[in-house]
Parts: sequence; C-alpha cells; structure tokens
Amino acid sequence: MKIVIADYAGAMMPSHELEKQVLSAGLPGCQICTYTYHDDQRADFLQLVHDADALLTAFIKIDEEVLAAAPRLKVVSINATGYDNVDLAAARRHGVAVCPVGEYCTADVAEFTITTMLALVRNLKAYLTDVDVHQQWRYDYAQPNRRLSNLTLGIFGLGKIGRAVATRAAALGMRVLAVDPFISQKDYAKVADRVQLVSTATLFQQADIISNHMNLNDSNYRFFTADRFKQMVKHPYFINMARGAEVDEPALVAALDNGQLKGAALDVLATEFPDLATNPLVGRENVLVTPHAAFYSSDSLTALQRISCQNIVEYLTGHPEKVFKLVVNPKEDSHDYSN
Ligand SMILES: NC(=O)C1=CN([C@@H]2O[C@H](COP(=O)(O)OP(=O)(O)OC[C@H]3O[C@@H](n4cnc5c(N)ncnc54)[C@H](O)[C@@H]3O)[C@@H](O)[C@H]2O)C=CC1
Ligand SMILES: O=C(O)C(=O)[C@H](O)COP(=O)(O)O
Repeated sequence: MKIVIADYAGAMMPSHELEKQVLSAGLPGCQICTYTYHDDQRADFLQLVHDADALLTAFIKIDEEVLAAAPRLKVVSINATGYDNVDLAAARRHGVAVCPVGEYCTADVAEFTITTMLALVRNLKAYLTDVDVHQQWRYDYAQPNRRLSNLTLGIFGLGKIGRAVATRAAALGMRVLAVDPFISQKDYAKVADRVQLVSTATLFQQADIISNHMNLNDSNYRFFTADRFKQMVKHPYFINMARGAEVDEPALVAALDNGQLKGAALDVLATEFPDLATNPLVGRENVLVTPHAAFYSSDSLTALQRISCQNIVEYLTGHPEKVFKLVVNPKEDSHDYSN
C-alpha cells in the first residue's frame, strides 16, 4: 500500500515523523513517500501518485487530471480545515473519499484574530515601528486608539472559527453581529446569547470591525468587492483569516487608499505565496499581513498531523464512520462528525 504525503512548496510541515508513526502503526508495512510539490513540476506529481492508495495534502489542486492519473487512489486526506483545493464532483466520479481534518486549530485562529484586532485598534504596528525603526516616542496618531468594549464586531461565517472568535470578542465586552445564511439552528444556539444574526446590510451599517471566517465556496468567491467596501458605513477595520479568494484584492487596496477602511489584518492574500516585494498591501502602517500563520501553534500542528493520518488509517481499514469528517464518501452518504 502506497501513501503519498505531498507538501505545497512554501507550506511545508517542519517534519513528517508523527505522520509516519501514525500511518505505520495503523497500516503496517505501508510505503510512505514524502514529496514537495512545485506548480511547474506537476508531471512529476502525476507520476508519483499513479500507484498511490492514499494522498495526504493541502492546497495542491486535486482535480480530474490528478484523479485520472491515480487509478488506485481511495482517499485524499486534507491536512487543513479548508478543502477548496479539491474538485469534489471529480472525486465522487472516481470513487475517491475526501476527508479534511475537520477541526484542529479553531482556538488558534480565534486567538490570532483577536490578537490582530487588538493590534489594529491599538496602533501596535505604528508604535513598534516608531520605537524600533525611527527611535520616536509618541502615542497619538491620526487614527486614535479605540477600546474594544465600545466597538461592534461583524463576523462573516459563524462556523467553528467564527463562533470561537465571537465568544472571545464577547468576553472582551464587544457587541457581536454575524452573517451566515447556512448556519444550522443547533450551531447558532451555541452562541445565540452573545451573537445576533443580521443581514449583510445591517452588518455593513453597524460594524466597526469586520472579520471574515467563511469557508470558500461558490457563494463567496470575490465576495468583498469595491461596491461592498463602499457599503461599510463606519469605515471599519477589515480582517481576513479565511481564504484570499474571497476578497477582490485590488478593491481592498483601493478601499485602504481612499480611507474606506481604517486598516486591515490579512492572514491570507489572493495567492497563497504572494510576491511580497511587489504586493501593495505590504509595508503599510495600518495593515498587518501575516504568512497564513493563524492556524499555527505546536498544539495545533500535533493535532493536524495526527488526525489527518488517523483519517487515512480509519478509511483504509474499513471504518469510514470513524473518520472525523468525510465530505465525499463513495461508500455511503457523507458524514461530518465534527459538530
Ligand atoms: N488562516 C488560517 O490559518 C486558517 C484558515 N482557515 C479558514 O477558515 C475557514 C473556516 O473554518 P471553520 O470555521 O472551521 O469552518 P466552518 O465550516 O465551521 O465554518 C464556515 C462557516 O462559513 C459559513 N459560510 C459559507 N459561505 C457563506 C456565505 N456566503 N455567507 C456567510 N457565511 C458563509 C458557513 O455556513 C459556515 O458556518 C476554513 O474554511 C479555512 O478557509 C481555517 C483554519 C486555519
Ligand atoms: O486549515 C486550514 O484551512 C488552513 O488554512 C491552515 O492554516 C493551513 O493549512 P496548512 O498550511 O497546515 O496546510
């Protein structure tokens, strides 16, 4: 049995020892190949997966071409929460199961979101730059600091991460609004005492900070457009911790340039590995760009590696019901055990 662990170049795991341990314990004798994927070497990747039974990856486009090149493939395990890199219809056609990790970094992303929120409203980047770079000692800027407990947070996507952000923001005294047309009553009930579900128009009217936590799908590709930035009445801070493709990036740059937005915290940009030297969002005092790092802690990484490999073991040993989250299960209806 052959298992391919493919890291996108630039988003590599520090080590694959834990994955190898979990896979070898659950599937004794399996062959494990680790691989670093480069966009311009797709033919090598297709060759590598041609006799693979399982593939462990994130971000690499898994489409008809890959699935047709891997006739023995039974399961694609995504070592990430987001699985927008996989063509689910093609996986269904090929009878290949798809299991994203489900949940491993909810608290990490929520803490990171609150960290950037506080940094934005407290002008932290400007203070640090003034002191470290310019040896300047001052506290008052054109954009005065604000107290979170006097502000309204507007969340797009009240899923696991959105709810965790809402809970932390409410604990800091913020009023919390959210837009999520797809949330179940059961999930909303978990936070109904601290979050008000509203329309997009109401959120745009009332939010001082807007934080995006939607999973990327057909309903929200390039959702944040110039027109929508203009509808944000209070010139809010904008935070994106989900996927860069949900934002029209030139429109975001323009909204920052013309003051439509006070500032931004962006853990994801339009492309996964942006050219920082030329990206117009980099180097601004009121913009925090981080390298898709919100998920990362030693705690989350261990969970990520363990769960993503355990999912492969469970599926290949005939226990799909034990896979944490199956978004395509060729054997029966798909399950989500994460809620
Ligand atoms: N920056 C980072 O390090 C990380 C980023 N992520 C991103 O965060 C996303 C969310 O993660 P979870 O909360 O665990 O996922 P989730 O699936 O629990 O929540 C996503 C929520 O977005 C909502 N949604 C989808 N389309 C929407 C729309 N058009 N309007 C409003 N709401 C919409 C869904 O109904 C769902 O409630 C992931 O899909 C991934 O893209 C996840 C982990 C780490
Ligand atoms: O889990 C997700 O979805 C993410 O966006 C993670 O931050 C990034 O995934 P990896 O870099 O761990 O593959």
